[in-house]
Amino acid sequence: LSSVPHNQALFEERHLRYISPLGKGNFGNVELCRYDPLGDNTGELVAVKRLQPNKQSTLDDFQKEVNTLSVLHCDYIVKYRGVCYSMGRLSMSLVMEYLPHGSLIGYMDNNRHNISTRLMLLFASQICKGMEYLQTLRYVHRDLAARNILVASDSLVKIADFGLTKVIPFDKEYYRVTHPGESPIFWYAPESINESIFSHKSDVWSFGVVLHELFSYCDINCNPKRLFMQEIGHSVQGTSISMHLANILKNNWRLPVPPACPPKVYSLMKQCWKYNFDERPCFTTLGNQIETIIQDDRENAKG
Ligand SMILES: CCCn1cc(-c2nc(Nc3ccc(C(=O)NC)cc3)nc3[nH]ccc23)cn1
Repeated sequence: LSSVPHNQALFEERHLRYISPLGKGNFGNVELCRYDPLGDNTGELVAVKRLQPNKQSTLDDFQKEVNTLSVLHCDYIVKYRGVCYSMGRLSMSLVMEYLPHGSLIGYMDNNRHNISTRLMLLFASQICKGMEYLQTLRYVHRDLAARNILVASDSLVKIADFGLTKVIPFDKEYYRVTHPGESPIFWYAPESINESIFSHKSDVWSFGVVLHELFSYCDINCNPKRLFMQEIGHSVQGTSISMHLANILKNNWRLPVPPACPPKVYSLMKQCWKYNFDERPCFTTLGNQIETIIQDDRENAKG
């Protein structure tokens, strides 16, 4: 590793020991490995994302994801560790810190009965801070969803999977994609569904959907896709789903308030889901509003 500049650790394939699967991301699967150059099981556990080259994803896309993650230094974003080349540089893997508690969805499902409103608000404020940091570098995530949030500890979550992340050009306030690919449309803002336009304000819309997932305990029975499809009607198929989705959003239908969700939190979601992107709050404002709700919640608890 000495020959490689510090910020780009090079992991040798032969010392990367596969242990188990961790999950699926954009463009590839993530595995738990132990990097064990001494061969005595004292090496550290790492999460390794293997590029799954298919029609959608190319090595070029993956290289962009690696480059993106390698410049992000934030407590609320999963840490980059380095890369591992195999098949002579024909294929590469992204090496990241291993987060032991896994995805937010699994965590909320398994700990449903001892997760307080306070903890959900703490997680929400951490995701908000991670997004605020991304915005300072002009990155739009484009795939902010509970499935892409990982749990580092009982009081810390991190944003993961930057496969769809793009940099907004300096002379514009949004990014236009040409190849929508398989899009997570139920997390998409109207302008993203209708015109493939992505901005910090479309990430704010998705953040509102993540708030909804959080306060629904990431319950599969009331996840955004299921709730939207109930409203649209399961008979609708294929490309017209996005047209129907765009219509109900235009007619001001929104995801219903989750059971036991505090009214102030639901009103935050509604702000994120303003049809016109310039009426949505920015992540800084959202972060401040969440801190205020936490403060009020703390005072009420004392009172
Ligand atoms: C975000 C979508 C792609 N993705 C990334 C990861 C990932 N997982 C984990 N830890 C993890 C995962 C699952 C479980 C588990 O118990 N499952 C039943 C326990 C620990 N650490 C990670 N560091 C960087 C990425 C990453 C998983 N999927």
